[in-house]
Amino acid sequence: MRIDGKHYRTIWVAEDGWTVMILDQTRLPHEIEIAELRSLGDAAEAIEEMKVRGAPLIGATAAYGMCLGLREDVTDEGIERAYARLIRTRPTAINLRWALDRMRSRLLNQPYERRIELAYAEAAAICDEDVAICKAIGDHGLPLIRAAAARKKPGEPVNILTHCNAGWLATIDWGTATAPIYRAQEEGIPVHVWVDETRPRNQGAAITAFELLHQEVPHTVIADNVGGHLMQHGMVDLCIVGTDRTTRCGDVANKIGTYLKALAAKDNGVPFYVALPSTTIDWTMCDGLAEIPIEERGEAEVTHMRGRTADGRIETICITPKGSPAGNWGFDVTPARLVTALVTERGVCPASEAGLAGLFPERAG
Ligand SMILES: CSC[C@H]1O[C@H](OP(=O)(O)O)[C@H](O)[C@@H]1O
Repeated sequence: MRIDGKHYRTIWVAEDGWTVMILDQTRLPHEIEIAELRSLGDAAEAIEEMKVRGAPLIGATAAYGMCLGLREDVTDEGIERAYARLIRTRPTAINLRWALDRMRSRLLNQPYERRIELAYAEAAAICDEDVAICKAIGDHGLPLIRAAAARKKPGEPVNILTHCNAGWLATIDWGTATAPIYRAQEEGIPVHVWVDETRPRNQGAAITAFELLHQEVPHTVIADNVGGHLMQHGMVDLCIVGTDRTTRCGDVANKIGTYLKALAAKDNGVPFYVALPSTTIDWTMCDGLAEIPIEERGEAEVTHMRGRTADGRIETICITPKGSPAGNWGFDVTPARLVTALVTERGVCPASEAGLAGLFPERAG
């Protein structure tokens, strides 16, 4: 997508054919910083520190991390070492394991002298496929927004609530939850997005708002606790969020707070959609609440906030009393019963085992 008129993907290989370039998302929205990843450690730390985040982008970064790891050790042991380092970066997004499994199976049994070239080609393929998948999610989600628009007065925008960032900065391009929004914009359907700030890392306030501003999509940043009130007052026509791992039965792990929005949506009859690529479906799991690992991150993400002062300095400040402990669960699980439908690259389906099996019969059973 575009920043100041220049098209960016979120991750790419430099002209040297080795260095992996990323937009450092910890610097957004006040600084646009491109960071270089030149080692397995750089890639792993970029995921752990959330310089890159979002399930598909985590997977793509891990794929390129495998490339960088091979430059250090092209043997089978090198592949396993890279796999072991990268798989432990973040536990919830299933794309991480999916991408590493794909890279490992592509590379083992290949001659050493071809492995680096093959690895970069496979990582690039993962990225190119993600762009096409997210565009398709947009195409399949578009009719949902168009139907909501048909229920509005002419010219009135469709009010869409989203949580966290499931935009192009969570993927390679287009995004998942934002793809239908960008497609509606392209079709001239008036939209307005309620952007949950999404404490504690503020992916909504810092990243989704940044994206929508640069894509010229009308939006309003709101505190996380506002969404239910808006839904009670008919100010939300639909919710659309992303996911880090959805089970084959339609249970959805997503950024902490998603479950609460789904409850409010259910209570107010607001459609609640989850946009996801099939790479984010964990076909080995059914009961998300019991089985999906929920990442717990450091207290400082809750007790401190980073921002820009009035005179332009970037500062981090403490917002809690010194000595007050903080809990920081990164995700929650929305049961399938609260999800109106899943929007995938193959179409829209109920959040159920039968629904997903209908779209992905090759994965069923
Ligand atoms: C399209 S995946 C987006 C998904 O990832 C985010 O989590 P994080 O920013 O911690 O990587 C959030 O759950 C988004 O919905």
